[in-house]
Amino acid sequence: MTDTAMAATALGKRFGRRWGLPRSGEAGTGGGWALRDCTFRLPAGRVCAVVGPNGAGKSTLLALAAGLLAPSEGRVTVLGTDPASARARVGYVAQDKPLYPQLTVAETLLVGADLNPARWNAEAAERIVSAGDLNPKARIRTLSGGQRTRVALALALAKQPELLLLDEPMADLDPLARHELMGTLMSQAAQHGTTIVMSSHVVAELEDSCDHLLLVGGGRVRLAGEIDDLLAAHARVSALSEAADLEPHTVVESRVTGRQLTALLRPAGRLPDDWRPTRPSLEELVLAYLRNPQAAPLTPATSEESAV
Ligand SMILES: Nc1ncnc2c1ncn2[C@@H]1O[C@H](COP(=O)(O)OP(=O)(O)OP(=O)(O)O)[C@@H](O)[C@H]1O
Repeated sequence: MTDTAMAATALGKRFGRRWGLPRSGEAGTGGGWALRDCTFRLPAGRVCAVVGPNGAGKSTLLALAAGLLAPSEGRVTVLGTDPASARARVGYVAQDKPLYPQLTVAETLLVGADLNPARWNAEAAERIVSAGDLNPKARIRTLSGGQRTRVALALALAKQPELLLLDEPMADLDPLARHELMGTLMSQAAQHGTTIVMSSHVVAELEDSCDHLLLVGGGRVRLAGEIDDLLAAHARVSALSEAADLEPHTVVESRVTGRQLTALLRPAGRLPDDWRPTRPSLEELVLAYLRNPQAAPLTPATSEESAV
């Protein structure tokens, strides 16, 4: 047992020159790097959101942790070992939810049971499938995108993994299904101490369910840490623009409207009371970093540097 579910050190993934060029205006560290120089540690038993713009490297990071891709540089460990050795203890649901289209729902669950004889929880799988009113005799190819997601999540959860890697699991679910399956995931995490790492674009939904955040942009980790710590490290301020000197604080975003200056910053010391500092919401924090790709990152690595 280790208290670290996942750790990356200077982790990088470069795709071939032909295919690895970033899409314009999106991610890209140049030269085909999908992910570069990522260092972070995710404690066990936490629910971690991986957020970032399209092409940021989220899927690449999850596939590296699942052992489906090999790093080009650096290292990732999961559950205290390398991803290939941890595979039986890890559940992974890829963005496109690959399943065998010719099999029925019931046959798909049987294959899951066959592949994971020691850990399979048939009752959990059936409960998730029947909560979606899926006919066990329906073939996978006849299911909607959201119904396939439900089957993929049933497979991943029934495996009773110690670490669950989910690539945009909620993207094609209706709001009720999203709510119900999010509840199932959270109770799995609470009851069994499962670590969940989940990429998502729906940041507003993550604040209540996630403890930890990784914000990836341009192939690099820009924010990493417990959500409470990250929120506490930032403030939203509002001040008269001529009176406000934002030095020496780290400004993530600032805007002047008339004589009023509003900003989201990382305070370096006490802020004047008349700036009316408030704690940002997770959505405000993430949006500010997404709108400002040049803002200085805040990760355990950068905290250590600034402490030196
Ligand atoms: N198999 C691949 N071959 C070549 N380039 C790839 C491959 N997979 C991803 N990339 C590139 O790596 C970068 C990161 O892609 P990735 O899919 O990890 O991003 P993402 O954050 O998951 O994006 P999205 O939110 O759109 O799903 C992109 O520039 C992408 O074009």
